[in-house]
Amino acid sequence: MSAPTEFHDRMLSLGLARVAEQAALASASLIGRGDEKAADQAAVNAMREQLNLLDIAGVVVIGEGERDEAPMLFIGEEVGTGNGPGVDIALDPLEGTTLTAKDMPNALTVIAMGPRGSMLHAPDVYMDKLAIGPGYAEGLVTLDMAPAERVTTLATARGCAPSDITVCILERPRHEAMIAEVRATGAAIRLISDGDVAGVMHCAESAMTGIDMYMGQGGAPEGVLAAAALKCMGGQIQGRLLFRNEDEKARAAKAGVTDLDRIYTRDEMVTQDVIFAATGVTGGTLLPGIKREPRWMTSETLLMRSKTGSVRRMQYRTPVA
Ligand SMILES: O=P(O)(O)OC[C@H]1O[C@](O)(COP(=O)(O)O)[C@@H](O)[C@@H]1O
Ligand SMILES: [Mn+2]
Repeated sequence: MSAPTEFHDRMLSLGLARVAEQAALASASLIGRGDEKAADQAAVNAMREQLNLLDIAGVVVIGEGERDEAPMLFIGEEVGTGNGPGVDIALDPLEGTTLTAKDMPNALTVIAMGPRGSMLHAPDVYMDKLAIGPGYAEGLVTLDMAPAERVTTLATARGCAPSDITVCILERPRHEAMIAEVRATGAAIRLISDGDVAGVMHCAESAMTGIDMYMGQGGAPEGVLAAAALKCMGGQIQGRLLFRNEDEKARAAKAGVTDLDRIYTRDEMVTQDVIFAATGVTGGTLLPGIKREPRWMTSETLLMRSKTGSVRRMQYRTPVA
C-alpha cells in the first residue's frame, strides 16, 4: 500500500465532482434573479462545506481572493479534514456570476486539485491569454504574435482559410483593437460577455463548440483554472500576467511571482497531474445547466484527469426537499 499522503487522484475525483455539483445546485435558485453576490455566496458556502468533508489536507492556492477581502475560500485557507494527502486547490465557485444573475449561457462551478506545488499561485490580476485545442505542434501560436498572425498561423496548420476559423473573445473595450485585427483576417469572432474558463475549454472541443481559438485579457485565476482544464482535455494555453499598478505588482510578489513579464505555458501554470471538475449552472455549449423540476434537480459535471486524459460526464439527480 502506498503512503496515505500520496495524491490518489483516482480516489479523490468523485469527491471533487461532488464539490462542483453541490456548488452549482446551491446557486440554482439564484439563476436569473439579478443578484450576483447572493449567487456567488451560495456557491462559495456549498463548495467550502463539501471541500471540508474530503479527506485531504488542502490549501486553496487560487480562490476568492486575499484573506482580508474574502472571508471564505481565501488564498491560503486550509480545507479538508486534514486526514489525507497534501493538495493544492484552485477554484472558482461561480465562474460567471453575472451570467448566472442574468440567466445567460455558460456559467460554471470550477475546481481543480493537484499535489502540493502543482499550480501557479497567480495573484488576482489580469492575464493575457491565448489558447488552441489539441493536435497542433507545441508553441504553434504564441502571445508574442500579433492577433492576426495567430489566426493565419492556425489556419495554415489546419489547412483551411482564416475565414474558417472562429475565435472567442471577451467583449470589452480593451479588446476593440484585437477584435478589429482578427476580423480583418476574415475570421469569425464569438464574443462572450463573461466566462473565459469556458471560452478556453471550448477550444478543446471545437467540433462541439465551433470555437478554434481563444484570446484576450481576463482574470489570472481563471487562466490557471483553464490551464488545468486543458491539461486534462488536451490543447495549449499561454498566459502572461498584466499589472496595472504597483499594488498589483506587490500582490504578485506576495504570491511568490518574481518574473513579471514571463509567458507561462500550460505546463508551467500546472506543473503536475491534476483532476478537474466543472458543473454547468446555466445551460451552455459544453454543459447543460441545472434542471429544476418540481421533485428533482439535475446537474451535469465534467470530471477529468490529466494523468489519463479521461473525461467523464456525470449526471446527478437529487430529490428536492
Ligand atoms: O469582467 P472583467 O474585469 O473583464 O474580467 C474578466 C473575468 O471575469 C469573468 O468574466 C467572470 O468571472 P466571475 O464571475 O468569477 O467574476 C471571467 O471569466 C473573466 O476572466
Ligand atoms: Mn471567475
